[in-house]
Amino acid sequence: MVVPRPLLQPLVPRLRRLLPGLAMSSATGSFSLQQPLNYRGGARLQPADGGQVEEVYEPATGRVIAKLLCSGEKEVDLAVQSAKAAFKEWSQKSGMERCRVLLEAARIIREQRDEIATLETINNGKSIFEARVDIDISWQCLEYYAGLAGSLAGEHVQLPGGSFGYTRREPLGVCAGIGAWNYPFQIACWKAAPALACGNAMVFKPSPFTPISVVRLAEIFTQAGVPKGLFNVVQGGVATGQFLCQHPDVAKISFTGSVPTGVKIMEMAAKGIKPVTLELGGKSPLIIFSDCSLENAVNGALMANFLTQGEVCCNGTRVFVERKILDTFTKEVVKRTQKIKIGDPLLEDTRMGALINRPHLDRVQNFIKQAKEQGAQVLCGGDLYVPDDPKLKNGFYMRPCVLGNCTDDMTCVKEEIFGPVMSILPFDTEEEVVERANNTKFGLAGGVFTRDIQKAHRVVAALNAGMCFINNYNVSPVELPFGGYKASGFGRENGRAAIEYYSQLKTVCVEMGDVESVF
Ligand SMILES: NC(=O)C1=CN([C@@H]2O[C@H](COP(=O)(O)OP(=O)(O)OC[C@H]3O[C@@H](n4cnc5c(N)ncnc54)[C@H](O)[C@@H]3O)[C@@H](O)[C@H]2O)C=CC1
Ligand SMILES: C[N+](C)(C)CCCC(=O)O
Repeated sequence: MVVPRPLLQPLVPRLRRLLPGLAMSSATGSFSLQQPLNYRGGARLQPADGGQVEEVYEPATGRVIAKLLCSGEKEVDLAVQSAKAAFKEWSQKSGMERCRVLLEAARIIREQRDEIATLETINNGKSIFEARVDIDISWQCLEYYAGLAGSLAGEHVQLPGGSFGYTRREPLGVCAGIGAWNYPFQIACWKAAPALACGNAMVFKPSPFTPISVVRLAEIFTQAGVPKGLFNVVQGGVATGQFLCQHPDVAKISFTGSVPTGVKIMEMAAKGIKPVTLELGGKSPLIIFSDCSLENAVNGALMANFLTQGEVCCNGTRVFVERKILDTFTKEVVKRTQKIKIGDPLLEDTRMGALINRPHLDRVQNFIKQAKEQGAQVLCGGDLYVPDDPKLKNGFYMRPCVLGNCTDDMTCVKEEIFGPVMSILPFDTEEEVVERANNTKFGLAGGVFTRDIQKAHRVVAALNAGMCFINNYNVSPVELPFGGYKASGFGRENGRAAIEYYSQLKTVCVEMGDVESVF
């Protein structure tokens, strides 16, 4: 497979301008990064302490593209102090002043869309096609909260005798953002945009697997005019994350990641009485009724399972299909899945790139092995994929997999796989499918395909899930709140709802008469 040079070449000089001093081009297999990955006080720098080294990979080739220095307690403290100082200035600005800066950040992201998407693809392994969509959602998120910043307000309440009260919506202070590796730039924007719009500062820790693009976001914020130190990046894994959560000057933690880590975050937050937002895992149901548009339902099932190599928390991986259309639906889904173009994620026509790393690929492979042992039938894919291009030979590829003959008690149906694996489950009645769909510890998302509007609304109303789709799946307008029920977490990102989670309400009670003391 040959990289079409004309397609990629125009990006190279612009990427060099963005990341000066790098020996890089944007072609797969050629990127490397020597620059520091921490960001504090408005500049990239090496951490003041810590220093444990992690290798950062390009999933498409399996190459090491950067070395990550993990931040220690001192560096985390410096980042928090830097944020605290910037908070003093930022929190005093009016909503409209914050709006202008956030709009400028959105504009810069839009301008640099292709470069940022390229960085995301190189570090995450997802196709450039998808990465561009992620970057679009990211700047839209900033625009959306920029728009809200100017209208954040409290209320005025009249009390007896001319007295009155009013409420003020105030920021929390320094917020910690901790991200997963599947949507590195987008996750950072989903947290930073509402946080900054409300007047907070942020210290963000990305996943050590995908540390690169969020530093670009930090640079863009500075360029757009946020006070230096308002948005800082600390790099590292578990220990760095713990220092951040336990820091006494961190007022709130917003976390995206796995359920077990979510539990630990909540424990740490409990000790400091800190509010948390938890965006955790899922095993969401997608219900296909026989009266659906089959073509839309098949498209929906692919959207629900195979974006970002299936590494999506809200994926509808339990696909319940009404028995009447099971065979037709399955045949079509398998046919379409087999046609998904896998390979070099920087090629324009690639639709599935590489999984995040070797251990994760092995984990997904093990789920498929176990599914077979438990009686599921591999209808397509599931095996490793080795691209023809020699430079991609050590990449972490697999073919997207559809499992038939599944039952609700199988591990592949119960546990989050976080890979391109769809399980198909037949059902007969609405009542039965709703009960089975809800029979999970998770509750992130759910979907239904039907032409019967009453049934569609009845079913989503009965689903125990925070984000439900009717006749589509995995679209993410930033205007709509996103978040889970049950073990999938709580708090909301996006939409007006997120404002609640990045601000606090102060009530001011004003006496216009004399004090009538009871003493
Ligand atoms: N609901 C949502 O919006 C999303 C949920 N996820 C979930 O995330 C998981 C995959 O992401 P991973 O990065 O593997 O999750 P993870 O839980 O291992 O790590 C997430 C982040 O937490 C940090 N971390 C790990 N242990 C920590 C600790 N004790 N204290 C503080 N920070 C700590 C990691 O370094 C990373 O930045 C999946 O389960 C997936 O469902 C992923 C994306 C979106
Ligand atoms: C953008 N979307 C809806 C496909 C996924 C967002 C949640 C995640 O970070 O996994």
